[in-house]
Amino acid sequence: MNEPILQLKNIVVSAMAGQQVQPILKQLNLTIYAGDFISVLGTNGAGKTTLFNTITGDNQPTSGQILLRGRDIRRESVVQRAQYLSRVFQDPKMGTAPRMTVAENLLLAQQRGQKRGLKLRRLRQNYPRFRAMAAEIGNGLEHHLTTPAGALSGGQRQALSLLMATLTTPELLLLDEHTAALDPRTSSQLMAYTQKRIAQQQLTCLMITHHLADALKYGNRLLILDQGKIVADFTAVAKQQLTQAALYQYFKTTDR
Ligand SMILES: Nc1ncnc2c1ncn2[C@@H]1O[C@H](COP(=O)(O)OP(=O)(O)OP(=O)(O)O)[C@@H](O)[C@H]1O
Repeated sequence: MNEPILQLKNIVVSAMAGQQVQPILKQLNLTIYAGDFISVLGTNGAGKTTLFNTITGDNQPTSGQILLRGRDIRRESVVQRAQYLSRVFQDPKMGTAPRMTVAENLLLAQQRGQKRGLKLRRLRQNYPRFRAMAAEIGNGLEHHLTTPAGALSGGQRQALSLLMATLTTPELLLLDEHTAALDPRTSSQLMAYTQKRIAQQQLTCLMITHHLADALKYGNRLLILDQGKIVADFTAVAKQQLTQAALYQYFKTTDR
């Protein structure tokens, strides 16, 4: 069997709701294996973002264990975990420095964990490589290496965020509805590139999405989160039998 990359064991996360402590993740257990590409579906408020925040260290569990390749990382800070975890957010404004050019953003991402500094010579040396990588996306990003990231289209900016998140191979890539703000065509294009990049870099990935079709089409596993618990974990084989109508039932039955 594949090596477990991340294990969440009996994770409980709580938050204050008025005067009361409310559990958000309830004794959640999840093992993610090397090479898994897992879609995460769930109703609004099911706990998907809280799950990601718990992995990145933005949320502290009240109990449970978080093991990365068997090492307990619960005491590691958000900054420490950012050395080996990458996250792409829904909002194209997050994840890239708007005043820096595309090439400068890429160079910074490439130097993750190393001494920083944007030397012009190093930037120029990397242009051909950055241009070739950007050209693989298929949305014209390769023509904008000297454009400030803030001036890119939403689709180009999300693609840049994804490229930056995967330049140095992370232990785990967290995609947090990374196509949700894009039009249908741009969203499909980015999903196709996402799959290609994951295969190319042999990444392990957890992807939150509300697109049932994407959850069915991409990845080897599909999780459904409901009220702080994983209520379904479909393997690649089980996924092949699934339909959008069958998945939709999970949303119907959990309407509150
Ligand atoms: N810091 C907090 N304080 C209080 N309640 C919180 C906090 N963070 C999350 N919650 C609550 O926990 C529940 C789960 O929130 P979460 O954002 O994880 O859901 P989600 O599945 O990501 O939803 P969506 O699909 O809408 O993004 C919600 O009821 C939310 O209001």
